[in-house]
Amino acid sequence: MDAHQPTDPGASLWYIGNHLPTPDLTISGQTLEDETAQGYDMITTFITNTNFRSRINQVLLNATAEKRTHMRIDSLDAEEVTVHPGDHISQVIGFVSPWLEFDSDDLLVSHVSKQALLYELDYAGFCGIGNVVISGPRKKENVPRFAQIISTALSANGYAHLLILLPLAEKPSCTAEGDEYDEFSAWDTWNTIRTVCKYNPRLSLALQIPAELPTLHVINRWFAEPIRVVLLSSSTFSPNPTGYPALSKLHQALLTKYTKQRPTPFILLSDQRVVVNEKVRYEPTSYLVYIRHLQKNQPPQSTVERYSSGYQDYLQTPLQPLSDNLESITYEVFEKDPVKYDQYEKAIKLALDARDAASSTVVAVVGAGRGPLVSRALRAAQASGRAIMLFAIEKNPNAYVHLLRHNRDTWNGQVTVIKSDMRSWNPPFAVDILVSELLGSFGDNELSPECLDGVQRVLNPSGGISIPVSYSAHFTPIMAPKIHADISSRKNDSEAAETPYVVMLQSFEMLAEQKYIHRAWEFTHPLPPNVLSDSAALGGGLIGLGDGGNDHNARKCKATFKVPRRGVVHGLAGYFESVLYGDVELSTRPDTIDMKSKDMISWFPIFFPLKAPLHVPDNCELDVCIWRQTSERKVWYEWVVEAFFRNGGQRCCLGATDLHSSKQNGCLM
Ligand SMILES: C[S@@+](CC[C@H](N)C(=O)[O-])C[C@H]1O[C@@H](n2cnc3c(N)ncnc32)[C@H](O)[C@@H]1O
Repeated sequence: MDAHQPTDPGASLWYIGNHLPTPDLTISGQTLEDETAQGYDMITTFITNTNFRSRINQVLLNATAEKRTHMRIDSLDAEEVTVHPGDHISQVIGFVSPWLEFDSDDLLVSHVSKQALLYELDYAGFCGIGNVVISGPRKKENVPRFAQIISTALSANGYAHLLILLPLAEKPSCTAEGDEYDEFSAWDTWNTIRTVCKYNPRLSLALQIPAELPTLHVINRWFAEPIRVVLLSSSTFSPNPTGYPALSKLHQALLTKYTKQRPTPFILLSDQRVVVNEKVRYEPTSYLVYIRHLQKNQPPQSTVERYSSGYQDYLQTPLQPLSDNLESITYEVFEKDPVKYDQYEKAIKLALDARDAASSTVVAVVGAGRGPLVSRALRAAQASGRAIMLFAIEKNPNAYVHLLRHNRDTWNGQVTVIKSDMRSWNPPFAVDILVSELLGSFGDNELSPECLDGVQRVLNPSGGISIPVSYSAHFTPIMAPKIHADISSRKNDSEAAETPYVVMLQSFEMLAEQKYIHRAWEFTHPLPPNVLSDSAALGGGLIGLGDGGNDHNARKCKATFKVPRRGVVHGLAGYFESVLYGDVELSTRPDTIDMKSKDMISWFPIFFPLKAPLHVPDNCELDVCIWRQTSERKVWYEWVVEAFFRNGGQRCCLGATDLHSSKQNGCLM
């Protein structure tokens, strides 16, 4: 069970700006007021005007040969800027002069342009502009140089987000002579820039949406990336039957999806005065009116979206309810998900229905928390018309107090509440149905196997059952650059890149063909007694509480994933499935959750990071090995990823990661 806590801003926040590419317009509080009066939230501006451009041109014209690489230019003066600090600044998006060719092959041009760029960024930072857009590289060959200058700019400027303006997909006509068109080439450019800039969290994207959309693979690829601005020019719109501008269904779906990202990208409308399609009826705000109309008519959020709002891509350390005592607020969060409890109630009822109606059934909820499964067991008993003797076992002394009060006030004393570690509980009767919910985002990562092994000796040897009957762990390699950037920024935490995280994955892409997810391993309960070590089975020395081996709970898995399109592996996404009883199941796998436990929100996925991202080419294979390691006192995971390509019949290794090990996890004491 995860500890996430929802905070729900709920409504979809769209900030729409007017992108006026007029270099000589000076932005003031009044300009912004005029824009907001029309219905815009933001305004854009170039940071400098044509005076600055004229000066730079003059410098370049007058430069002598010997000054080509060490020429210094003066900083900005008052007549060269279009923007000044003020209350309006938080609603301003800055644009670096698009004529600056700092990635030029001409050394003088690039040297002077780089200085000009740094002056513009420095001044934008001084004014308090939080987002500055920089046009992407002009030529493919210059991408590394462009990236190197952006990296310098990021270190020189400590505040603003730098947004690289790139097209969602380059047009086939932009391909250099002799080169084949490649639909991922714009993404390749971005990938190089952010890799050179070491995933700096202040580096994001301004994505220009074209009129003609590329394949779904390309569109989906960008969902994984940190888009901060979406640019829609008038040419992206076409006239609706009344002649007003509208977006195609595909564009609408794309906008809906991009605006679900957190933070929500700003939408900038540009070239609205350019008549690109004579059939479109031009009115100054007709594009804005249309986008506002779309905003109002967004589909309502799903249960999962509502619940996870604010938690997208937010990393949390998995709970360890065995070694830590949870707080009431954490239990309260669990209890908000009716689906999980409904499934448990169904499973308990099914198990009771299968029992002899004439005799009483001993039911124990082990790890009862604040008691929701106890309430569901009572309801299931009533619904099935079976008499039960009910025990609630909890080792958290504070939750125990809560259970006692609950028993007095709501359960009419029907429950025997015991404060004990389940592994050392000695009941007066053999238990027929043992109910537990000790599942983590990877199934076994909250040490359910060890706890249930320790308590299974209380089960009736003839026909005693465990709910859940079984659970399995599942994983798939993913590209998740935002999460990688977050983990890489945790410089003071040497374990950060080897810790599994619970995270509501949003900006990510499954790299495997057809989003294949591999089932790694399974645990079933109760175990045949001969599998447990003698002492554990007899209750003399319990796993984690002294003797009792735990080798039987070690697992390993090796899986091969076919990866059709190039990308970067940042880690593994992990999920679980569980059979509670009969056909009643739980699942967090995106491909089976709707069938098995629709709208269940109790668990976010788990993420096993890679310390260094692994770049992979088109049509490669990834071998992933993952181990559940055990000792008498601890449980932890280890994982390795290897990339291969096929050369004829040969499988050639492209590279492998280090062995990753989540050493600090899973204390059994
Ligand atoms: C994930 S919570 C589930 C709580 C509750 N059953 C629910 O569904 O809301 C797991 C509970 O098991 C308890 N627990 C974990 N290991 C235990 C153990 N070995 N013995 C007794 N209780 C344990 C924890 O304190 C926690 O209250």
